[in-house]
Amino acid sequence: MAHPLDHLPILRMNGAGNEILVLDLRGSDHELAPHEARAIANAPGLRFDQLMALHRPRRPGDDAYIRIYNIDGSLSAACGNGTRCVAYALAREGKAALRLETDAGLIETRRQADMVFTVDMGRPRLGWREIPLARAVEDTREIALDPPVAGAPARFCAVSMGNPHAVFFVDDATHVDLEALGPRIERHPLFPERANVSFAQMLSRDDILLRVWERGTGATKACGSAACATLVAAARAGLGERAARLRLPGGDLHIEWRADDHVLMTGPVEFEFETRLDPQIFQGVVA
Ligand SMILES: N[C@@H](CCC[C@H](N)C(=O)O)C(=O)O
Repeated sequence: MAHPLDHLPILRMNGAGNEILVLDLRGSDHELAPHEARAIANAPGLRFDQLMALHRPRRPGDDAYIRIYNIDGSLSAACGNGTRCVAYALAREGKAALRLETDAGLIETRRQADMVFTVDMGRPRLGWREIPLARAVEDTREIALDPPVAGAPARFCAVSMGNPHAVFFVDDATHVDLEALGPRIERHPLFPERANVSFAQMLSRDDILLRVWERGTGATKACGSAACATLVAAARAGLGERAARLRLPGGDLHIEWRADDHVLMTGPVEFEFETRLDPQIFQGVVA
């Protein structure tokens, strides 16, 4: 039997090394289920960090509504690198500036150069309920990781960019054991919706080395929303400026926390290939 996703167009891209699929669902009313996202991730050549499902706009004036999936099928309300890839996909249709609806609100993008895009990621959310944390915390700039995780710094800063981030400032981000600490902090009882986990090393006040363990995906070469959260955390903690270069394993992002409270992320995208979903992907796939 035919599946509603059979033969739909899909772009394989990366944003600073973050592996992204852009699935065009604008011609369909189908909403991707978590098990279908996982089936696509298992298809040859289609493994992704995030899948950006592009839907027809639901409000006048918007260009699209996007839903964002991690490799485990879970949904996120924000994905900075994936949003730049969506901006590229729609730039091919002649749109240099976009209004995109996400589950975290309106996101605007602008093309800066052929393969460089800026995303207005909106305002950071800094209250414990918005992040969310499991218990009341007066000052989200410095939170005790309680109960402690062996090998992890004792304190972190929490920021939501539409998705939850825990940022740890360390002296040496390169040698942090991400595979050991990441999953334990991601699922720490302090985070009722789990968390993206960042280890940041201040190289100077406007130059930050960053490694990220992503909720629902694992270690990635770059995470745009984590870069934004880290810049905000550094500025709030008095460690850094409101504009900085964030160095990630897959490339650099430039982040600015503007006076109007919006966080702007600028970075590169790469187009890898375009294909259509093979009907075999969904044969025998069950929820
Ligand atoms: N890679 C993304 C973040 C994707 C979502 C994240 N894993 C979550 O579940 O919150 C980015 O570039 O922001």
